[in-house]
Amino acid sequence: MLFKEAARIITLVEDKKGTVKTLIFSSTYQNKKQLFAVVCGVLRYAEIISTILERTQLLKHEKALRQKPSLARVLVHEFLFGQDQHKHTHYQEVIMKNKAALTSELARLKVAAKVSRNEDLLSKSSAQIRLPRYVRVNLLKTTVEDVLQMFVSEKYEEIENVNPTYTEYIELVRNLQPKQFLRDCHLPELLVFARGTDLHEHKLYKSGAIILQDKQAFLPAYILAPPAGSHVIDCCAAPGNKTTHTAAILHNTGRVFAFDKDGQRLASMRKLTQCVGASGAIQLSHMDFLKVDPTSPQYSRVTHAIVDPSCSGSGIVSRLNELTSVEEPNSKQRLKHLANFQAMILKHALSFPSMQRVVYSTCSIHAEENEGVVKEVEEWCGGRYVLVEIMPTLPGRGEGSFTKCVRMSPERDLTNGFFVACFRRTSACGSKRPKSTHVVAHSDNRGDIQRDNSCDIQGEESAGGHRNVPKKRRASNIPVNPSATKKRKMKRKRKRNGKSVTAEA
Ligand SMILES: C[S@@+](CC[C@H](N)C(=O)[O-])C[C@H]1O[C@@H](n2cnc3c(N)ncnc32)[C@H](O)[C@@H]1O
Repeated sequence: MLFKEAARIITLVEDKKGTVKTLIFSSTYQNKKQLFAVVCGVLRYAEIISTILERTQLLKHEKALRQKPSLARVLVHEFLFGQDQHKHTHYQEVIMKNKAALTSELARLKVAAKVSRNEDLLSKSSAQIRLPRYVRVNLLKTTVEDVLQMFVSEKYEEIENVNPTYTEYIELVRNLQPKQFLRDCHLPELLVFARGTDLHEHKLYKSGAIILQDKQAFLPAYILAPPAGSHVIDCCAAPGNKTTHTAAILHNTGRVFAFDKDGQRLASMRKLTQCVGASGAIQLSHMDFLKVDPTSPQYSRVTHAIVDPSCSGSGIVSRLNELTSVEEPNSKQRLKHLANFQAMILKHALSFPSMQRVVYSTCSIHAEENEGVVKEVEEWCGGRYVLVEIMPTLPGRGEGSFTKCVRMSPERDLTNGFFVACFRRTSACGSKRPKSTHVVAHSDNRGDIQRDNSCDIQGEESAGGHRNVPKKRRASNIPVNPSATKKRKMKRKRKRNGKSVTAEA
């Protein structure tokens, strides 16, 4: 049943009928983790398995597999690279009959590639799937010290990491052995374990005390650094990694308004926020962020925003990404479409009357979705927001003149490919200051973040409307929020007619 189900899912994925995750999620096969491991394994080794099938002519010789190429690939993968679980299936005979041919073709491939391990046969990009295991300590539930103590009591060894340079730090991470870990050089609550460390069954993970996510996912909230008590929006929030991290930085003070237009993703986000103890400060809304009215009174204190919109995902280190995407490949047309959408979301976030600081991120490597969007939005801002130089000690900078932004890469930073930019409001904006004093969320003795929240204007106050909207936006034909514009027009018309209007979200 496992192999047949894995084969069915692989066929559907390759026919672009769904992604690995959604298909496994909707499968009736109970052990999803086991199914996921088999499907991903086959997709990872897809090219090598195809070569071996071609050379051994297995599909031609074996009648039982002739009409079942996906099943054949699953079986070959299981025999050569997996757990060899055929022993318990009726396919064992077919595999055993071809055992010699299969193993000798694999050996030939390794000799030709001058490698001794199966893994080294994988192309550079697919081998890089194996990033270190990043573990964020959830400060809403526990402390870093308690988590360290627990791991040490389980015979994990902490590697000393005292003020290393970035290159030294990366080397330490690269050389981590099983059961070793170190503290991340940026985020104080982030621990880094050797690649392949699986903590999904660990009680700290199950209780929500630790969160397993790649490092780049934690950068936006870390860079945003909202002071305690802030009101923050997360424009495209599900499945909620950045929202819950923001709530942890705020220590559940203030408010995080989280929007997502995908109901299913929002439902799993709801579970996550409860599991990690962050639901108190988070208000989830199932809606298109572009339809949120920035002038609604409930958002009048929103000073910070995370903008992490849908993107091409081209930075995610996995061949699975190409194989599992139901979208068309990253054509110029698609990138243009994505960039337009991303710019609209970012502009909309910048339109909130009291906004001070906005972090924009993508897991894309394409300049169109990164520097291209930032350039367009910076011009649109007309000086009312400027880019903040973030994490200056990181070597990966934005392309061209966008060196204030950060680019993370698997080779250099041992993370997925990622882009982050941070905008702050300038004195030209005439807005409110955040009410609470700025509390630095993380101490960073390397001076790695310029927490430049200094919007020095105190004077001009505006609760919204055009006074607060960048000039260029007025001239722009981009429909930043068509429904809000319509409402404002109606409001003005009704005022003229002497009727009162209540603002709504
Ligand atoms: C890259 S994911 C966000 C990941 C999330 N920030 C996290 O860290 O867990 C992009 C999300 O944007 C949502 N989305 C796309 N268009 C949207 C829109 N117009 N309004 C709100 N959410 C949107 C998608 O449903 C998807 O969940």
